[in-house]
Amino acid sequence: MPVTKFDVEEKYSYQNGFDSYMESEAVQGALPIGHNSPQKPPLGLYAEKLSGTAFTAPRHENKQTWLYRILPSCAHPPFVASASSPISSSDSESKLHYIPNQLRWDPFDHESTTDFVSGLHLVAGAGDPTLKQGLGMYIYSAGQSMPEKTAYYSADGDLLIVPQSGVLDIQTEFGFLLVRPMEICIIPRGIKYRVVLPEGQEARGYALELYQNHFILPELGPIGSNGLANARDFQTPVAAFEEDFGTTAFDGPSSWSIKVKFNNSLFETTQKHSPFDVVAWHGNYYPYKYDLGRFNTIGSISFDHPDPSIFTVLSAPSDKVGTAVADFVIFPPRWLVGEDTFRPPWYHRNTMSEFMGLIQGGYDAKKGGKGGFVPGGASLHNVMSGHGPDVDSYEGARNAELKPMKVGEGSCAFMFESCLMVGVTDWGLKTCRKVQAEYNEHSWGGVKVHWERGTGKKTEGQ
Ligand SMILES: O=C(O)Cc1cc(O)ccc1O
Ligand SMILES: [Fe+2]
Repeated sequence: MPVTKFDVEEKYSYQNGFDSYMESEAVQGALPIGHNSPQKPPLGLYAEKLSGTAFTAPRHENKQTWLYRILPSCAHPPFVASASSPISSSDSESKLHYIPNQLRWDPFDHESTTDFVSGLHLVAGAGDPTLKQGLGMYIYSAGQSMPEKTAYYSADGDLLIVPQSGVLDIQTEFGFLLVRPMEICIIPRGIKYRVVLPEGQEARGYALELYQNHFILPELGPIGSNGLANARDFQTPVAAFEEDFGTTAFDGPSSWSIKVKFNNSLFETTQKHSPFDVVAWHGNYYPYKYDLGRFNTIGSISFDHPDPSIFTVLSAPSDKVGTAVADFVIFPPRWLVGEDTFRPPWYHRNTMSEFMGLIQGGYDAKKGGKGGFVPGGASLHNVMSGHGPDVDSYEGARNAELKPMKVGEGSCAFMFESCLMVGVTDWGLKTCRKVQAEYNEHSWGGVKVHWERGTGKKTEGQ
């Protein structure tokens, strides 16, 4: 059978809402009415359940989707260990080193020969996918589309993708997602996808894999019923399918290579039918995207710099209320009006760990330029590792005239904040060759003493 070609308008249609119960059918009548698994599902489809939580998870946390597809997912030969990828290649590359040092990376290299999967590099992580606890933090750098007739899924967790450069055209079992820099997307555990780079542009960005729970919108507390990321701005694909199969599951005309990441090792199999054969689906477990430009930023209109939790887009809770395994936090353009206030982030040591990246522009607490914090680079301030503005940012803000001021125009930094101590991989520490050896000295070596010794005299430089 020929592979279906997609109409562009239909291909990038979306349904709106966060954690809503949705349904979509690419062919009218493909969704059974009033049943999930009728004796013979409509149009000769197979019904397949995909669960994202235990069957017995409480109703408000329960996540599952019913897929109506041409052939069931189980119809493939056994997986074998895959030889060829940074995430699988060696225990040493993904071994985690727990160190208290502040780390900053120059922009990671664009790679021309990799695709989204072979260009995924684990930089830091915590916990263990086999226990469904913890997370992994990645840089991806892809110069190629994933080859035709290939698909990938991760059994380890939900992947939050933060593109920094290059558009990702993602074909999923649920339909298509076009994700540009300044947008993010989430591909939940188990869902198969293929990443195409339109017009062969290179793509680079950041990703966070969540081994436990799922992302939710943060509580709004006294903010009220709207604000930060609003539920209606999250977008989910509509069903889109290909017809590529034989008369039985194992005798199709083409060979599809399916890769899976399972406990951070890659396995692969070859099947004779397209995995993108879902004609209809209904449920609340699906991939989605969000445009960061729609974030409703809130801040202080009196004094003092608030905690960055006010910039939380999505949060993955731990079992302890208010404590996240991962918060995804952004620093969008905003007005600063605080009176008698040191406006950039204060100096601090946190019980949470903070991995930061920069999608575009600059960041108000760190200078850019060579050796600074620049788009495509990153930093890590681990549990209780002191950090804060570099000397120039501090002196600038200390002496600034406190007029209302817009900061971050054209910029967007972000943070993966976690309650877990994260380890850094050999790839992150050595192989990537981007660690800035002079980070501490350049940032804080020149921090001045302003102490006045109670003499009433001002110190030099004031
Ligand atoms: O370290 C950082 O730059 C991130 C950060 C920003 C902020 O406004 C307050 C605290 C914080 O950790
Ligand atoms: Fe911080």
